[in-house]
Formats: sequence, C-alpha cells, structure tokens
Amino acid sequence: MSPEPTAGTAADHAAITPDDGAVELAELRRRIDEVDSRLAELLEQRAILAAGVQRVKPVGGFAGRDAERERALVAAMAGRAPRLGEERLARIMAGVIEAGLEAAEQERGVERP
Ligand SMILES: O=C(O)C(=O)C[C@]1(C(=O)O)C=C[C@@H](O)C=C1
Repeated sequence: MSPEPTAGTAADHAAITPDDGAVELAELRRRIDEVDSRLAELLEQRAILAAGVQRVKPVGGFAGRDAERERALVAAMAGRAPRLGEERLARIMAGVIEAGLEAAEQERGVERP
C-alpha cells in the first residue's frame, strides 16, 4: 500500500500559491531560491550517503546499479510529490542517482569513458 501523502495537500498548495496575483515575480523567485537552497543541501547530503553505500556494497558504482531499489524509492517519494507523479520523479531521480554515482566514482578515481 502506498504511504499517505504528507505534502502536496490542498492546504500546502494554498500556502505556496500566489493569492489574487498579489505576489510578484520577484517574490516567487525569492521563494524558489529558498527551496533550491534547501534542495541543494539535501542533494549534497544524499550524494554523500550514496557514496557511502557504494563503498559497502559488494559491487558498487554504475556496475552495481539496482533498478528495483530505484523503482522502490521513486514509488515511496511519489506520495509526497503528487504534482510530479511517479513518471516525472523517476526521470528526476535517475539524474540525481547518476550524478551521485559519478561523484562517488570520481572520488575513488574510477575512470569513466
Ligand atoms: O541503494 C543502493 O544500492 C545504492 O547504490 C544507492 C542508489 C541511490 O543513489 O539511491 C544508487 C544506485 C542504485 O541503483 C540504487 C540506489
């Protein structure tokens, strides 16, 4: 069973949606910048954890890619990001995961074509 959505509810949407066009472009961009700043920290944190996984897995890096695990984490995220949904989230997370694997391999001096 999929988890209850804890974000993306009507109340959340109202809280971040401009009311009556009163919120200016600059204000919306300021809010996006704030979210992006948090996102960057979370992505950095995630990449560090993913690098740790590569060190302890029997086969790490791109060679040990686990499609089932990737599907499961996207499905778990989808309930929290209903606007994006599973298909779009899968595309986003493929990029996030690949970037993490690349950084981990670079750190370990693995040559990639
Ligand atoms: O969980 C793993 O096995 C990982 O290697 C981590 C991770 C991820 O970044 O979340 C990376 C590659 C795998 O394909 C699946 C997940």
